[in-house]
Amino acid sequence: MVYELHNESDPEITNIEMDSRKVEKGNLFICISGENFDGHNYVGDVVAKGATAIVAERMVDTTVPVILVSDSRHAMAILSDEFYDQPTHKLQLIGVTGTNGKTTVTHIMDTLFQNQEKRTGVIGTIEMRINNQKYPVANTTPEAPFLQKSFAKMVDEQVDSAFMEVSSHALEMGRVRGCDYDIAVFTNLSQDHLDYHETMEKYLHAKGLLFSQLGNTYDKKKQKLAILNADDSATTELKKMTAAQVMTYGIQNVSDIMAKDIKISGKGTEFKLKTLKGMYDVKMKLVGKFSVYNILASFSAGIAAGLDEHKMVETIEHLDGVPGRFEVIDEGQPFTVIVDYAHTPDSLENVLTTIGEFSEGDVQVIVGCGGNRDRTKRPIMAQIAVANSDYAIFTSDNPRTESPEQILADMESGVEDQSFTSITDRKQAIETAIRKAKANDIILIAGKGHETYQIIGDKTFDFDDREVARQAILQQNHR
Ligand SMILES: CC(=O)N[C@H]1[C@@H](OP(=O)(O)OP(=O)(O)OC[C@H]2O[C@@H](n3ccc(=O)[nH]c3=O)[C@H](O)[C@@H]2O)O[C@H](CO)[C@@H](O)[C@@H]1O[C@H](C)C(=O)N[C@@H](C)C(=O)N[C@H](CCC(=O)O)C(=O)O
Ligand SMILES: Nc1ncnc2c1ncn2[C@@H]1O[C@H](COP(=O)(O)OP(=O)(O)OP(=O)(O)O)[C@@H](O)[C@H]1O
Ligand SMILES: N[C@H](CCC[C@H](N)C(=O)O)C(=O)O
Ligand SMILES: [Mg+2]
Repeated sequence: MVYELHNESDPEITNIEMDSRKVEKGNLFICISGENFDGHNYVGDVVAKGATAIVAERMVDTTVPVILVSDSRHAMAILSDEFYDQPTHKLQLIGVTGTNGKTTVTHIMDTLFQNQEKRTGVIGTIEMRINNQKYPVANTTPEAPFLQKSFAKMVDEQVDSAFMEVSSHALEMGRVRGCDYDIAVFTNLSQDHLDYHETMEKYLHAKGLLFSQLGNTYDKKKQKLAILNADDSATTELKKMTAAQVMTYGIQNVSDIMAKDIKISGKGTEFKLKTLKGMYDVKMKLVGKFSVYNILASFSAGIAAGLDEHKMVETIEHLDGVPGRFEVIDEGQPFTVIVDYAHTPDSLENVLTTIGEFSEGDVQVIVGCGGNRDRTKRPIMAQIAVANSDYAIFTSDNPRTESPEQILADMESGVEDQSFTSITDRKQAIETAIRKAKANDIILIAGKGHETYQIIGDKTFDFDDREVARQAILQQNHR
């Protein structure tokens, strides 16, 4: 990478930091010019705190060494990878991208690999885990300094395989540049994040970067592999973008790993799993066709990594769900309450269709849409909620700095009939649905899943759909 060095000297660097608020003595500070802040404005502050060198895109007034580059984020990814001695070359790295299912697939893989004596690491929406020890993360796919530091920790802790969610934002911003993926998995593509990517073509292009970054190697022992969903139309494009070998999975289209004869009930799913080696009868607690896709993606990665197929099938039979994904809240009440992280049109439709396949009573859905995110998905999600339920309550998700009422108005604009009500306060919305519920009804509380907070304005409040639902059930004595 081309750079220009000013104030030359050779200071010791203790860490790489991009946020002035976190700088400590001896750090290399990287100035990022973002949408809300410009890191170049904090150089005085960080040098006063002990930063010993600066990476910047324009000259800044300081006496410590300054490395001028044309793209700070690009430089940050390369420097982070080098600083931690290229940790991803020392473990098997599996990246998962797609609109829905990344968290679920990485968690399923983690269990499959651990049950075959592998030491594992996971990085994604819920947390980072290294051999089951949990650490908080700020983003689904963290920025390069945190990411590479985490991989270095995994290497220190003798992790064999790491599974990471790779978001389209991260790919577009180059957060994962330098990551040496062995396997890249694609779940699916449907509408989300058009506030950031603008069009579905650009969104697909961002996802495709994972597969072009996968590259190829002529070293047979290190063969790179793209695992693609044969039933998703984006796969045709992704195949063209990668030089790696391709393995496919699917239910409809002919693929390497297939599921057939799927039977879905409220208690779980049964299907036949066909691999190149054999056919297995699978019975699992996970519900819905989308869960079968998640199993196929995870199973394919297990095969690619040389796991035993019979043992994987056994593990799948005992798999519990992922927190906040189709999580059933059972306080002994005579109706079913499900908390799910569906926050895109496609995931909401999938979950509601799945519920529709086994519901005996009425289906109520409580749903909102996040603020400072894709506005165009709001009317679509509202329409899907109404079309696939007996009654819908629109409420706030994380409104962030947008007006909650405006978000609700955006949702309402997608619906013509009146089988919904809007209740801004999420707790009140959940309590209302639970009060209305009759025996055998199903209530779906969608959008926030595992989240234990709600962001309103610039404040974060404690809020957990699962707890709020539990309390509402107990208070209303529905037992
Ligand atoms: C669109 C997006 O992803 N933006 C991210 C991006 O923002 P940005 O480039 O505009 O940066 P900025 O906030 O203006 O700050 C610029 C620089 O000034 C620095 N700064 C800022 C303030 C200060 O006092 N001192 C200081 O040094 C910041 O650390 C940064 O280096 O870089 C920031 C620093 O890391 C992120 O906080 C911010 O994430 C925002 C908050 C966000 O909400 N991102 C979401 C959409 C996201 O990334 N989501 C994906 C997952 C989505 C999915 O799974 O579907 C994710 O991977 O999590
Ligand atoms: N394969 C799938 N296809 C469609 N919908 C799915 C699939 N898997 C899960 N879902 C739905 O999407 C929701 C989110 O699942 P998950 O958290 O695994 O996705 P994600 O891709 O990690 O999301 P995020 O982009 O927020 O990180 C689930 O609660 C479920 O409703
Ligand atoms: N990774 C997604 C999560 C959305 C979750 C939803 N609860 C919201 O806050 O919009 C995003 O950052 O868009
Ligand atoms: Mg996720």
